[in-house]
Amino acid sequence: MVTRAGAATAVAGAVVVALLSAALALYGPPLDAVLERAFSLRKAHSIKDMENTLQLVRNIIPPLSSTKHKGQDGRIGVVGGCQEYTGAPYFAAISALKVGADLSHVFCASAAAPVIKAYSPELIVHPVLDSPNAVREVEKWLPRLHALVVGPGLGRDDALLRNVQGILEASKARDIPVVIDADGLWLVAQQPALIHGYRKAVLTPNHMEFSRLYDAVLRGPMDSDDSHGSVLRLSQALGNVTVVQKGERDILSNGQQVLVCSQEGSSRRCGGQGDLLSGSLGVLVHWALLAGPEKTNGGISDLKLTIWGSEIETGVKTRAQGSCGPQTTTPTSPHLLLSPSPQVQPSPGGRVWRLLSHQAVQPPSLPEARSLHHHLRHDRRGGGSLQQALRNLSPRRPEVNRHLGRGRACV
Ligand SMILES: NC(=O)C1=CN([C@@H]2O[C@H](COP(=O)(O)OP(=O)(O)OC[C@H]3O[C@@H](n4cnc5c(N)ncnc54)[C@H](OP(=O)(O)O)[C@@H]3O)[C@@H](O)[C@H]2O)[C@@H](O)CC1
Ligand SMILES: Nc1ncnc2c1ncn2[C@@H]1O[C@H](COP(=O)(O)OP(=O)(O)OP(=O)(O)O)[C@@H](O)[C@H]1O
Ligand SMILES: [Mg+2]
Repeated sequence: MVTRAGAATAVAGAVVVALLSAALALYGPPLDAVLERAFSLRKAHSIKDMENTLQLVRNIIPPLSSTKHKGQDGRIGVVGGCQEYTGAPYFAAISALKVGADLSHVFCASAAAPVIKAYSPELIVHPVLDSPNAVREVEKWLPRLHALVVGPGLGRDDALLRNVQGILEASKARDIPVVIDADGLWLVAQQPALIHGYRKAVLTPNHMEFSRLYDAVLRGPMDSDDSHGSVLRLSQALGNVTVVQKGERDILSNGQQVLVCSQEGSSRRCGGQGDLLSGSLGVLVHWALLAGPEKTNGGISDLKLTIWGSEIETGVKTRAQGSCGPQTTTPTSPHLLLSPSPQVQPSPGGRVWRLLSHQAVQPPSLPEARSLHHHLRHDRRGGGSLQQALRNLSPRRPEVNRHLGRGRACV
């Protein structure tokens, strides 16, 4: 059971809250108000928008069933955690569980292990990252993992970074999707070849990490007047890996297309919000790849669009191309951001719902979140039991309602 304090800090529930609030909005007018208040949207999304959007997300959420066994719906590994930083790997790993993974592992330095273990019994913590056989120790687990999140709280110790380099090599050899964040990006800036062309890599730099990476890879400062082009160019220079530049507007590119998410999130700028994102993304990337294009009307990009919630900018003015126009290319290989499938035309300027809200709100405790998540997965028709589940929850957790109403962070 996640302690109250743990739940308070582990605001990964924001993703569950975001998913549920969107779902709630589909189930009847009284809930619109909750949604509108909760996410302080400049304009309430049309129910239709969200229905389409949410349906795409629902399509990738693996249905709960009594025939499944433990771990089948997601086993995520977080590589990070050192003497200084123990919170970041915790935030990332607990986010993966709250979004819906079955198991969450943390591979960290020995000094960080007892601390992270103390945060939550839910996490399987391996104190191996600073051991001489670190790569072999982690490699033993790779066949059991569906995705890795590399970097939260990693720090910049050379020996650790060398071990992580070996872990990334071993993960690529097994075609495991990797989300690379924080000091994992420090490593990539030192050795871009490490992930060059690996289409199952998603990089999630913040403002600072992006400019460092851009400088290291493109040998020069980024053009702050052309943020879309900068993200596109960095992705192309890294062999079309998916790059997500986090910021007031999240800008995503796979080197062919640029997506922008300007949906309002939490106005707090506290430590850990990027960690929540990377952990959540670890699960969702696995589910998206598992679901495949047939579950997302033919294009994973629609799904990425959905998961991330963004509007497609139909053209990107870049120096290289000197033009602005729809970037429609036939996807050459399965990678995370496919161009929109022909039958699903992007609605220029049409905003789709960001389900990965960064609202740090007091989430329900883990079991409660799980049961709510259960309803989301099961409740494909009416929201009755989902609403009931939420109502059951809120009297015990008035703060959930309050924060839903205010969309405020409480970290
Ligand atoms: N509880 C834990 O264990 C946590 C651990 N964490 C771990 O910490 C490690 C380092 O991560 P990080 O993000 O603190 O360092 P980094 O990104 O190099 O920034 C350094 C400097 O860049 C600047 N700067 C940053 N953003 C900016 C912006 N938007 N716009 C402009 N400037 C900006 C800013 O400089 P300043 O404001 O001081 O001028 C900042 O001081 C990493 O492993 C991570 O996982 C964190 O996840 C948090 C929770
Ligand atoms: N200036 C901003 N205004 C609004 N939202 C922002 C802003 N900056 C970042 N965000 C949102 O917060 C999320 C986390 O971004 P942030 O820059 O805090 O990551 P980070 O620095 O890696 O966090 P962490 O402290 O976990 O390492 C982003 O996905 C983005 O949507
Ligand atoms: Mg970060």
